[in-house]
Amino acid sequence: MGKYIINGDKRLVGEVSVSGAKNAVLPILAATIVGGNRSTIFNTPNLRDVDIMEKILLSIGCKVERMDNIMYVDSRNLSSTNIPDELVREMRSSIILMGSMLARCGETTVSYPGGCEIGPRPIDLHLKALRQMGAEIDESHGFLYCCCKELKGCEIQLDYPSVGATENTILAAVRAKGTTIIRNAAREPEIIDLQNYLNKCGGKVSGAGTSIIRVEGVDKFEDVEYTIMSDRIVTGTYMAASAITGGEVVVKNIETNHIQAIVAKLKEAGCLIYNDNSSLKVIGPEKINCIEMTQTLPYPGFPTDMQAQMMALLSIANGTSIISETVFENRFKHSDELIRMGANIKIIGKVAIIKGVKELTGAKVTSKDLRGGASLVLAGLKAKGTTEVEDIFHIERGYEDLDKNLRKLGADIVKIE
Ligand SMILES: CC(=O)N[C@H]1[C@@H](OP(=O)(O)OP(=O)(O)OC[C@H]2O[C@@H](n3ccc(=O)[nH]c3=O)[C@H](O)[C@@H]2O)O[C@H](CO)[C@@H](O)[C@@H]1O
Ligand SMILES: C=C(OP(=O)(O)O)C(=O)O
Repeated sequence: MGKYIINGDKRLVGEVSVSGAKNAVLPILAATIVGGNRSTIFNTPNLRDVDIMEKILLSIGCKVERMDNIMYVDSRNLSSTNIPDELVREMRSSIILMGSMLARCGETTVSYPGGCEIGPRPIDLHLKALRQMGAEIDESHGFLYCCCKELKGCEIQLDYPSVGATENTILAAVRAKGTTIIRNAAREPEIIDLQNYLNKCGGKVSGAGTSIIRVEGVDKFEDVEYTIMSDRIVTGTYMAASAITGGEVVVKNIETNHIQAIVAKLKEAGCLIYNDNSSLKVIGPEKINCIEMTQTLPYPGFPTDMQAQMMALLSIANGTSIISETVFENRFKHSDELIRMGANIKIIGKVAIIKGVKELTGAKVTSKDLRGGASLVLAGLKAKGTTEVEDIFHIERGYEDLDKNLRKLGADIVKIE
């Protein structure tokens, strides 16, 4: 299962380079099957989720080759329309294959991803949009049987700016007959990356990054080379690592525009932040300032994927902070583990009240989900004594070489397989 052992209380200093974004590469890998073309994807992060997506692509007949951070996918010949149940269960975002399989093959069977560690994650908005475009979807015994004679472009008003539903709809619309307009679309930067990939293949997508996206269906897709954007949540996590340890870390290979909400909160917490176009330096304060309110919101608000890391940071602040989680229903499982390390946190519904403590102490803790796991690593970097973070397979879903990178910055962290 794997664990990290961290001897904390070490100031992090140095430079770290950020990998490609998990949440950009996954939909783009799903998109590689839409056009029956060949894609060479650069800056692909080496992550557990990418391994699972690779297995899915292989299982439906794609040819896949990987070398370092380059992934080559040839989707000209597919041999199956079933997405294997055991792989869908391992990675919730495999649900975005529904749109691309319908676009490419006119049918697919996917199992229902169900809930997970961060609370229920329904897919009603995905299904509603695909049905509006002409898909017939039968749900039975945990499986979704999807087919369509033809997908037709239409006007789709999303009830909530869901990232996955926006991506699924774009993927279905890119080969549909006519034009699709998605209103109240999610505005996350990863959706711009998906648009850019599709357009490089010959797709006609515009408006990503705004709440109205327009997709004109096309027939012909070209072979493509594409470079994945850098990961804004990994960026934020290294920034928080510098902040919590009172360190001085330069985070390189980043997109400054994507992390402004994180920069603003870390400045409120007392960090000094200097940036140029593709890197920034974070100098952590001697004592973290408490923050009256951090509310997670869809982009460009403060990302829910940074909420747990922020909680670790505020657990040692000079007063009481409040975090309100508005995106997911139950994304505070890390708080119990932080409490084991000496944090003083109370959860009331979707609100966390964090009374800053003088110091955290090392303990045996378990990561329950990806970002919650990252928050425990951050706490362990600051804590006095030894912290063991168990079940790090969650963390490895989204962080490439986390232990190695932290060691280079001076952390005492080892991974036990
Ligand atoms: C692979 C990927 O990109 N994952 C990200 C994506 O997840 P994901 O795409 O799953 O997140 P969504 O934006 O869809 O979910 C946001 C909220 O909408 C709700 N909802 C969503 C779809 C639906 O059909 N019905 C519904 O009610 C969800 O339960 C949740 O409460 O965006 C989240 C929000 O920024 C991030 O935390 C995840 O890291
Ligand atoms: C929740 C996350 O991812 P996923 O949607 O893949 O579970 C995340 O990246 O924090």
